[in-house]
Amino acid sequence: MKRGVLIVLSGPSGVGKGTVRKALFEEPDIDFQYSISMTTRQPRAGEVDGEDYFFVSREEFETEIANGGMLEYAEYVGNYYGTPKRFIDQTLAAGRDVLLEIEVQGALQVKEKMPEGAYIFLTPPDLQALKDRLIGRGTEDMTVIEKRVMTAASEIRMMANYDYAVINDEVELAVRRIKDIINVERLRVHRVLPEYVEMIEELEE
Ligand SMILES: Nc1nc2c(ncn2[C@@H]2O[C@H](COP(=O)(O)OP(=O)(O)O)[C@@H](O)[C@H]2O)c(=O)[nH]1
Ligand SMILES: Nc1ncnc2c1ncn2[C@@H]1O[C@H](COP(=O)(O)OP(=O)(O)O)[C@@H](O)[C@H]1O
Repeated sequence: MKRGVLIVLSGPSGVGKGTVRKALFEEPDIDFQYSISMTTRQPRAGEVDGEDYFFVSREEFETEIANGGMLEYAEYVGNYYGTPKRFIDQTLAAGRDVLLEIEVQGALQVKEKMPEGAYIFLTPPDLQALKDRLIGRGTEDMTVIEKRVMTAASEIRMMANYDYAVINDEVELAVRRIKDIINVERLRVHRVLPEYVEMIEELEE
């Protein structure tokens, strides 16, 4: 049975991960799943529980961690963010590809456990553009924005641990680059060969 491809989209807060991921899933030919994260942060205006995030309390999140229910998690600017494990395991085992949109600490935890995934780092054209976007989004006050820009600078150094770097200059261009990466990743020999080995073994039985 073909195993799905784990696709991790990461990068500094404010670079446009959410925007690019939403645009990606609006494409007509998308045939992979999105991993909904769990967080303790409060929902923003327009965010829907069970769609944008599973919004939970710190106690609930820590219980999930204690029960081994998280594939990865991180504390980011005072809140927990994490990937529920069960959905990922079930989706990949069913041969479906799944995309995670997570920050860099979590992405590196996943890479430790699942190095066969495709790790994509979304990067801004430059740091000023990142700051402008965070200000433009208007979801944080300047103190938090300054914190996030400082975090972003150190996060950009982590690009070295990823397989691909996609510049988010224009959302449409970033979407096209990510789709190209996913199509190429599906052709990697280590993903295709096992199916043929299975066929040959069945023939030899
Ligand atoms: N490690 C980890 N990070 C996550 C997860 N979900 C979201 N994040 C990241 O947490 C950071 C903050 O997310 P959010 O509060 O939605 O702010 P925004 O990404 O700046 O809009 C972003 O970098 C997200 O990519 C997750 O499941 N695990
Ligand atoms: N290519 C882009 N050019 C200009 N602004 C962008 C671009 N991509 C995203 N943005 C804006 O930048 C802000 C941060 O985007 P968002 O998707 O919330 O980032 P992230 O999820 O990485 O924190 C939003 O206001 C969004 O509209």
